[in-house]
This record gives sequence, C-alpha cells and structure tokens, in this order.
Amino acid sequence: MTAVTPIPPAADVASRTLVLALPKGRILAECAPLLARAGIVPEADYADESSRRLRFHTETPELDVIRVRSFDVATFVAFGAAEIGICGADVLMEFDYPDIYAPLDLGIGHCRISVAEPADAAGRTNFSRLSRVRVASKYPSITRKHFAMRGIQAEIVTLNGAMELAPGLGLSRLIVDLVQTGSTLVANGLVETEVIAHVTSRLIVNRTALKTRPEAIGAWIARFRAALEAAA
Ligand SMILES: Nc1ncnc2c1ncn2[C@@H]1O[C@H](COP(=O)(O)OP(=O)(O)OP(=O)(O)O)[C@@H](O)[C@H]1O
Ligand SMILES: O=P(O)(O)OC[C@H]1O[C@H](OP(=O)(O)OP(=O)(O)O)[C@H](O)[C@@H]1O
Repeated sequence: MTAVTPIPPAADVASRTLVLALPKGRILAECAPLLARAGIVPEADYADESSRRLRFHTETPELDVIRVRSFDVATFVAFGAAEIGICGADVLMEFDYPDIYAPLDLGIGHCRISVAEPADAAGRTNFSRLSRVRVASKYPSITRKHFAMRGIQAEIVTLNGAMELAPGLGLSRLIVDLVQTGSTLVANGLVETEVIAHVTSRLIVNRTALKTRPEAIGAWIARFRAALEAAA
C-alpha cells in the first residue's frame, strides 16, 4: 500500500513557506519588474522556461514561487496550494472561484475577451432571431453566460488554442477569445464583433489563508500595492 502523507496540522500550515504562483508565458515576463519592485528576487532560473524546475526559492526565506500554466494559477490558489498568485481577469471570470480574493489590478497583460466571426459574415447575423449558436472557445463558462444573457443557447466547442481556425473549417460559427492587437483575427479572416470584458492581470490570494495569516499575506499585498504606486 502506498503511504499517504498526512495533511499537516493547522500549526504547520500557519508557519509554512508562503507560495506565490506565477503564470508561465507572456505574463511572467511582464511580471518581472513588478516582482523586483515588490522585493521578490527568485532564483535566477525561475524565468527560464527550458528549466524543468517548477518551484523556486526567493531571497526571502518565507516566500517561494512556483511557475504554472496561467489557467492553473487560479486553481492552485483557490485550493490553498499557493497562498498568492498572479493571473488574468479572464481566468478569474472563467472559474469564478469563491475562495479567491483579487485585491489588486496589476495593470499588466492588457487584452480583451471578445466575440469574433468571419469578416465576410460580419453584421449579417441577426442575434435577436438566434436561439442557438455554436462557439469555439477556451472559456466555456464566460461564453455560455454571455450568450445566455441574450437568450441564446451557446453550444461550446472547447479548444485550448488556435480558436481562429474554427469558423473557416466549419467547426463553429463564432469564437470567443482574447484579443490584444487584433492581428491574429485579421490574419485569419475574422473580425471582432463584441467585447465581453477588458482584461488585465490581478494579484490574487486565498481567502482562508488571508484569514489565518493576515499579517504575512497582508504584508505581501501591501508590498505589491507600494510597487504599483512606485511605478505610477
Ligand atoms: N494577446 C494577448 N495580449 C495580452 N495578454 C494576453 C494575450 N493573450 C493572453 N493574455 C493574458 O495572458 C494570460 C496568459 O496567456 P498566455 O497566452 O501566456 O497563456 P495561454 O496560451 O493562455 O496558456 P497556455 O500556454 O498555458 O495554454 C491570459 O490569461 C491573459 O490574461
Ligand atoms: O490580438 P493579438 O495581439 O493577435 O493576440 C491575440 C492572440 O493571443 C492569444 O494567443 P496566444 O498568443 O497566447 O497563443 P495560444 O493560441 O497558444 O493561446 C489569443 O488566444 C489570440 O490568439
């Protein structure tokens, strides 16, 4: 039988090293100056995506960082595996975890989550007469809610990338995806028809951890706030 590691008693949880979950990819690079201003200096290879390590110490003994997929940052924090994290508002909207508190807009990762359709069909869809529509997205919950608010039942085709291919290949009529410059849409013959929400990255914390360790976590929130003010 495999030995099961006991769940640490509350006292250990209260004193364990805090974990900050960072999203690998584009946001990680944008985070770097903010982390530096907040006094967080992780081991040098934390930003080296060719490194197979996922957890890194920082110069502050009571704080480690982990590097995970952007969508998974919210899950690590919601379940208390990481006390603090940085992730896009798109991810927070999609999961809507009640255990996450997002005290700070970090002003990085600017984009929007939008509906798009083929340029040659744009403007021809009469949404007031539509009862069902097939939409490709990696945001099934946001998409379903958005169309439900207009009385349309969205049939979601969940993809993890390259959504822009879906309409041209007959997989869906519309897509819901992130847009920043709009060049990916243009390159694939699509146009943005509706903005669902504007997105930036947020500092997030686990609500229970904030209640049990208010000084430690509150101090990190304050450091991030000061770092933002210093940059303003
Ligand atoms: N084009 C963009 N411009 C600006 N911010 C973006 C853009 N695309 C995504 N983001 C923001 O960055 C976050 C991470 O996106 P990124 O593209 O790095 O990862 P991903 O491709 O969604 O994830 P993965 O590679 O793990 O599948 C998103 O949740 C969003 O908040
Ligand atoms: O409006 P733009 O500036 O063109 O940016 C939008 C693109 O950026 C994101 O993709 P990403 O580059 O993260 O690739 P992915 O498909 O692997 O998620 C998003 O899913 C769009 O495809």
